[in-house]
Amino acid sequence: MSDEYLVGKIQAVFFEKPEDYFKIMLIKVQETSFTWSDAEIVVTGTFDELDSEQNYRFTGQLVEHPKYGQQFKCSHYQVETPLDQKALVAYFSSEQFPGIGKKTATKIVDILGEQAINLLITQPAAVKKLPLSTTKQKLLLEQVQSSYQSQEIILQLNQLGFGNKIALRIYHYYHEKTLEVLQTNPYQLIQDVKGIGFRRADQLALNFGLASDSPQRAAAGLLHVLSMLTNSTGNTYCTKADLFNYTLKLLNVADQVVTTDDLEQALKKLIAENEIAVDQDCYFLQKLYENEWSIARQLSLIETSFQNELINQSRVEQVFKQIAQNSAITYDQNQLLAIQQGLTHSVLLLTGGPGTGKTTIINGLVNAFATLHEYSLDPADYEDTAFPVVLAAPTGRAAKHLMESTNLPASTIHRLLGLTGQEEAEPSETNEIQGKILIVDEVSMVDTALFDLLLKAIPAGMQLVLVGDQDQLPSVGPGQVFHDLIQSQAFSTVNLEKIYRQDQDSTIVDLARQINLGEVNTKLFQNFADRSFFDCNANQVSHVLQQIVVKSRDKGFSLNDMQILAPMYRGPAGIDHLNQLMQETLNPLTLETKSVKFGDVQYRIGDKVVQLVNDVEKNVFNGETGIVEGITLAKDNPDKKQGDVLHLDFDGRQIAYARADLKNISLAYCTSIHKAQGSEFPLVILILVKQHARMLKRNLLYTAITRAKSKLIMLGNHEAFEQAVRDDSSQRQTRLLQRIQSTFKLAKKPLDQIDDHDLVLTLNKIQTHQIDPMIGLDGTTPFDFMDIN
Ligand SMILES: Nc1ncnc2c1ncn2[C@@H]1O[C@H](COP(=O)(O)OP(=O)(O)OP(=O)(O)O)[C@@H](O)[C@H]1O
Repeated sequence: MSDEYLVGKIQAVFFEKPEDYFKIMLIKVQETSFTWSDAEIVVTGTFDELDSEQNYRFTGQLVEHPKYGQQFKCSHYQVETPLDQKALVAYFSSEQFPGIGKKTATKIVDILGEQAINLLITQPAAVKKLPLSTTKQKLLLEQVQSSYQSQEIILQLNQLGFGNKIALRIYHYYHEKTLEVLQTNPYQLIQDVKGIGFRRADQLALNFGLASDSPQRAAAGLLHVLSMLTNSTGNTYCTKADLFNYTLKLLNVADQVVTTDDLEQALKKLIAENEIAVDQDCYFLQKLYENEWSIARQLSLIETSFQNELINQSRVEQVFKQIAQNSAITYDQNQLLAIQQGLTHSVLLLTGGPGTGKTTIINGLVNAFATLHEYSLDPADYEDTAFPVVLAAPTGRAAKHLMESTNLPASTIHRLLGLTGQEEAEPSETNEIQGKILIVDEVSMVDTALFDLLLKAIPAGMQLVLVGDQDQLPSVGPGQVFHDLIQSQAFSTVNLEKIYRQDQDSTIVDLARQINLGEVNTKLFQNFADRSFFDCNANQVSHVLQQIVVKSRDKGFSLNDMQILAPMYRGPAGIDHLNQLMQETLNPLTLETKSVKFGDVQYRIGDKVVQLVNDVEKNVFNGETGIVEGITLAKDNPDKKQGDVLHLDFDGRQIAYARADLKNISLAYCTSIHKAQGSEFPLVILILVKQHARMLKRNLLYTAITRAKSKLIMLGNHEAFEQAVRDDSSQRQTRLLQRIQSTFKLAKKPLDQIDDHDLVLTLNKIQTHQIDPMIGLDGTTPFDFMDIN
């Protein structure tokens, strides 16, 4: 059957499924190749964002829908090119071309003729004939090209299997060079276009007939493996043996086409092109390598730019005594030390387990800092100037906790830096932070890349206090920044050890301490008033868990009060299965239940959900949990573009999630331990079974149980819990410690004691990355120390 077409404008979008671009639209008919007597027609298919002002030509078939009658099923579409003089004038004077009125549009058509559009695409220089400013000429060309030239290329990308969204991204990156890049080096797409991974690019390359042992393929394989390894292990580098082994496995699926020699050649080139950095047997993605050096350098700059001599030491003593005397709390020695060091040092690292007083000390320090410098702590006094105390945390929940416990403004690190968390590429610069002291809580969750960005945003002279629990899980992204900073011994560090708990009967903190010491004994499995253990295997977990949650609910624990935690997603004791089970148990489907299906999940009113990414616009951040309070189905929604809408409650904030937003949430009856970092719950139910073996590490167990504020229920195998207590092998491989040590060693040495070897070694590492090596050595150049001949 040959294709039919119709031309028309969009009247309404009845339904859309943004995840695969599917739309059902009502089109006002202008012209058809088939018999059609109505003024409108329903068109279905996959479409990108369409312009309601624009005429489109839809190509496809007229089909009979069993329920809705005749519809047009569109296979491809394009902007309808205006061909006669009148239509062309209307086109050039439309809203698409701001600043061009009817008069100018007529001139354009007079000069370029009825082939104006074609001419502008095929011979862009023709634009110079027009009596327009260069800016307007440029705008006109861009608009015409993006409307017409792009269609042709996008159509070809569609035929290669790319969805419209990715096809548009590819086109917007390469423009008219798109097809050339695809044919000569499709691997380039991996780096340039978000959403294209090695497998997709490799498939394209093979389709275009590129050799399996081509240098581009070897290079792309190495970069892919290095990125996968660092992201999956959390290490910032890997060894050459690992890099080569995994890359050979990736590239030689069927035959042994790629050799170690090929990889050696490709690696050499990647190092020369600054894609991979090497230090002894450590191979880094260039970005991470630079992040580590940059962190060391920024910290050194913070240290050297801090003018300690401006702090009046006797006044510090005075304030200090005043704070100690007037406080409702009698601070212990370590706590007092933390406040004192926070006042007088450029950088303070404050670590401690749950209940050791970290929040208390943040409060004490903020007050002491304000008293010492005579700052008001009323934000209303700072209409024209920046508030001196900047509080931040990596998650929304931790930021909220900070705000509530200090009664001062606090934000996520992303918001502080003006990031959305969904940037296409990692930004190299951000907003500069304004203020006098920056206090960051839950620092163990901050990864190498984000920490580097944060430090780059700190102005000279600002003091920095980093607060966290060094025994918790490290960040999701590569690195273990807080751990490395503490290990470096380059900064003033206070470890709060004494536990203060209002509830004297709590045994959870004792348990955390026991786990941290690696003690495995029967106490782990004993039952106490605030914790209990249920011995069961993976297949028994569902049954036991159902009983526990029902009892807990009957005892008054709300969905927000109790949180089930597990380390992995798959299997009978995995997060996915437990979420389904808990939904059936705690929020079963009834005849009246409204629900919205998205992927494998049928969301219902009353469900507990978790946000999966940072969304600055909605002010909801990765890891925040909410409850579905209402549902507006698409058929009842006057705004057809939104489709179904879920109304979520995040701790008292009501936020609407249209269909397009649902990819950013999932059920949250059970979440991963990583997702729960930075949050605490009255009741934690923790599941560890032997099948989770790969994940069972001490810091994972420690992080999980310290999420419990008052009650802890553990279920699973004894062996699984014991393995977790014993396995302290979770240390990540990074070079941040060495970077800090060598940078600081150089900065602190008196000039006459710096030997060439030291300097050359450090400079070699730093110089290549435009990092100023003259930390603390103002007025001198590296060459002053080098005997260059
Ligand atoms: N020196 C002290 N004397 C008496 N009580 C204290 C002292 N320090 C802290 N506390 C109390 O101990 C409890 C826990 O303190 P805080 O919340 O500051 O600890 P934290 O380390 O931030 O804990 P978490 O990580 O669990 O939030 C609070 O009720 C606090 O008032």
